[in-house]
Amino acid sequence: MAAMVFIDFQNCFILTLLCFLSLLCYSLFFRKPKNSPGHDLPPSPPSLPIIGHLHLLLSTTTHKSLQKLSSKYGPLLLIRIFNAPIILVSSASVAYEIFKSHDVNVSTRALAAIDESLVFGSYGIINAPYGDYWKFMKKLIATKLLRPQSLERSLGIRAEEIQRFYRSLLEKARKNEGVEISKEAMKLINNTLCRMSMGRSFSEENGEAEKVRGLVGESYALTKKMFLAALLRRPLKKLRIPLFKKEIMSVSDRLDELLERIIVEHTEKLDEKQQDKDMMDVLLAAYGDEEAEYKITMNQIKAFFVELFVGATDTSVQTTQWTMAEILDNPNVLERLREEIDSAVGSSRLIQETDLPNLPYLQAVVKEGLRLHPPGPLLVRTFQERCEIKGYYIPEKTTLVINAYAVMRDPDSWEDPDEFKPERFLSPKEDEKELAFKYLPFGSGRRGCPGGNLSQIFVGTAVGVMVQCFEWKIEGGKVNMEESFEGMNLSMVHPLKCVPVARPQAFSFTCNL
Ligand code: HEM
Repeated sequence: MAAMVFIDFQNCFILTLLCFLSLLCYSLFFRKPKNSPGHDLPPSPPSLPIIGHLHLLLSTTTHKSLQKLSSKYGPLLLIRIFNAPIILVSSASVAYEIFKSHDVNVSTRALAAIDESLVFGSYGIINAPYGDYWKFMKKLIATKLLRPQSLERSLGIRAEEIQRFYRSLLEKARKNEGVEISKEAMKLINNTLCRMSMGRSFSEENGEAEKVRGLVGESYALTKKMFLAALLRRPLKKLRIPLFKKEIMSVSDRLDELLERIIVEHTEKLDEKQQDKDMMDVLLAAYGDEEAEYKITMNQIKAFFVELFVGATDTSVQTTQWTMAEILDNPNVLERLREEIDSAVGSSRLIQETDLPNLPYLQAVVKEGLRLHPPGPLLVRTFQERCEIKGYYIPEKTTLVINAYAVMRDPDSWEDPDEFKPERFLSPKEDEKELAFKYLPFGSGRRGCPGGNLSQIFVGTAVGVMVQCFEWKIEGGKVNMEESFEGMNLSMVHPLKCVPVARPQAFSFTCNL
């Protein structure tokens, strides 16, 4: 009898525990956000039971799935991943209202997936809340890397690297060998950015460069997992489950090891360098300075460089690849571009970045490449406080996703939105003010990309050299524009591979170098 009572008690206890756990899981993951009177949430399109709209996020073309959803249900929607709500914006007019009236409120991105990760964790600038650390870093990036005087100082580095890029392509042309445009552009841009920010590039000889490129690739592959882990972090925290922690930390630890070596190298030489300090020198000096305006930590320094390798390089690489793909797919654009370069630069020297202001069509071609193929098609932020947008109530701490891809292909804002027409940026109709909120490849507001000018230089000169010096035989005969958004940036499913054929004047440039 005593045994039966005990069993009943045990069953009862297990049943209660199961009920409690089910309730907890329901409230954490499955319960839909409720409207309260006078607080109408934006409309929510039909979703799948339990997972909500997770299937759209996991698609290889999330930006297009979300674009399709918004063209059917509207430009301001509430979607959800399990129980985590997301406000999805897909038109210029809603984006305009957000950046004009709520910019500070959305000036924080999201929670990091794993705080201690150097890849998009809590130490870096990408996920830094809008506060002192972010302001300190933003000022430093602007003054040491991106303002006109700093760009003037690093002009020599970029000139050397673009010449190296040209020589490498010429070598391939001589051997009649094919090149993968993104790989050549990656070497060019990664070396240039590393030399500009930390005084040296990664060595090709001892495999260091390859290792960095591999780690950067691994980081991209983790992007969607990181987004999901960040989105579900709050509910999962209660269950003490950090999603994908092992995978994320494995990449972070290997990047840490690599940076540790570079930091030791820099620290040893710090006292010798009186002038020409790069960003690494300035950050290390701030680290050692008790009186520094902001007391930076070693992990913040490392995370900054990781985000620079991962975030700033591939965006420019993908833009170079997409822009070249569009040029080769549109022979009339290629012809007009070549005419402009030949007439402004001549046939006796290689194009330089100082030529760019005299090449308006080339600038328009790069802008149009970015409009059709923004490397970061989805801009992610968080509403810190509750607010009202277009008459709808947005609760605090809700994730905001602006589909920049959809905004830049919105037929209400763009004529022939899916066509590659660089001329649209030459028209006086497209004045800067009007463009500000419908042209979003660099995001917008306080947290918009500060690297727009530098990336125009990278892409403009790389594309300029490829058009000025070579004809291109496309492998497979035709460009395949299929898109993939599996990693961090919008890339080509079939990377652009071509054989360069040197134009007659290209050979004479070697004598000038
Ligand atoms: C074609 C090249 C590039 C594209 C398309 C691009 C795009 C973007 C986008 C979409 C964002 C998020 C903006 C937002 O949330 O509103 C961003 C942020 C950022 N980008 Fe870029 N980027 C490029 C190149 C660069 C370069 C070359 C640098 C630096 C040298 C850079 C540094 C940054 C930084 C530091 C942030 C974070 C800003 C913050 O949180 O305040 N980017 N970029």
